[in-house]
Amino acid sequence: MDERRYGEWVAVRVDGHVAELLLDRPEAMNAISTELARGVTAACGELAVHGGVRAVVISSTQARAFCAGADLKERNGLSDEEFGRHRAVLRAAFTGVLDLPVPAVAAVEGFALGGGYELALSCDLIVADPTAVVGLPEVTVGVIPGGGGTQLLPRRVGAARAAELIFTGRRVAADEAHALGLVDELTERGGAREAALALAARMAAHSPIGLRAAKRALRTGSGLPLAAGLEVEDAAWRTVAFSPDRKEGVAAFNEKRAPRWAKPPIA
Ligand SMILES: CCCCCCCCCCCCC[C@H](O)CC(=O)SCCNC(=O)CCNC(=O)[C@H](O)C(C)(C)COP(=O)(O)OP(=O)(O)OC[C@H]1O[C@@H](n2cnc3c(N)ncnc32)[C@H](O)[C@@H]1OP(=O)(O)O
Repeated sequence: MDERRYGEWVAVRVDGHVAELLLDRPEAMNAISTELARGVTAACGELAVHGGVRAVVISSTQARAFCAGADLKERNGLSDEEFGRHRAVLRAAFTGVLDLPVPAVAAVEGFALGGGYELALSCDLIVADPTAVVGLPEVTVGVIPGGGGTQLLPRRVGAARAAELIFTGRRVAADEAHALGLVDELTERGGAREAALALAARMAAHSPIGLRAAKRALRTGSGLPLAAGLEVEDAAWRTVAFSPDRKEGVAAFNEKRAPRWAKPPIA
């Protein structure tokens, strides 16, 4: 396993075909400062073109919080002009997570609030333990969910539930979060990171070209009218159907062995 740091607050560990992006600013509950955002952007940029990585887990190095959202201390002293520049830096980070070309899983223990929950929403799946507390409290601090929450949350749980959570800014404990679909899996206490890594490893055992194409189809087709969505699927299907992976997958099945996938072409 190799580990690399991206600035002071972000690290990436790659173990086989699974990469773990660790938020490592425990003293501020991984609050998203300009510096932490720059680290996330740089890490996601490298993971996006790392041909050996087939799934990513985003986790925290401490159990009290996955991420407590935007850094309210740093923001407190920013001019409007500085705040605009700050947002551009954070936008690159959130977009970097959202646009990871492989399956991404958030491992949430403790607080995931505001931009912290929006980072988790930018992943494909969210695995939480019973200490998880999620929510979008932005209206309580004079802003709105600006990390994609007003768009990602309704797509996950529906417009009415998203409205209730955004307008009330309330925190949701793990059991209710799981029942509402705010998180996808609930583990035993302290088990979210291990479960997320195990889930990522299961996915990463499969066709790297197929995983990337399936994510493109899921993301690009989301919200489209069915006919247009099916065209998106067809285009994604073609990138796999005539690839080495399909040939290897069929051969492995017939030879009753595990597939030996090649590195995918990096777009
Ligand atoms: C997907 C593509 C989208 C494309 C567009 C993307 C654009 C991206 C730009 C937007 C980025 C997201 C913006 C987001 O929507 C806005 C926000 O996130 S606003 C902030 C929301 N978060 C909160 O309101 C939570 C604030 N924190 C708390 O309520 C509490 O700290 C807590 C988490 C409930 C924990 O409480 P306690 O257990 O009592 O612990 P403490 O409060 O003592 O905290 C410990 C320590 O951490 C510091 N800290 C905690 N949270 C923050 C924070 N958000 N910012 C800065 N520092 C924080 C706290 O001050 C303590 O430090 P100490 O004072 O002891 O030094």
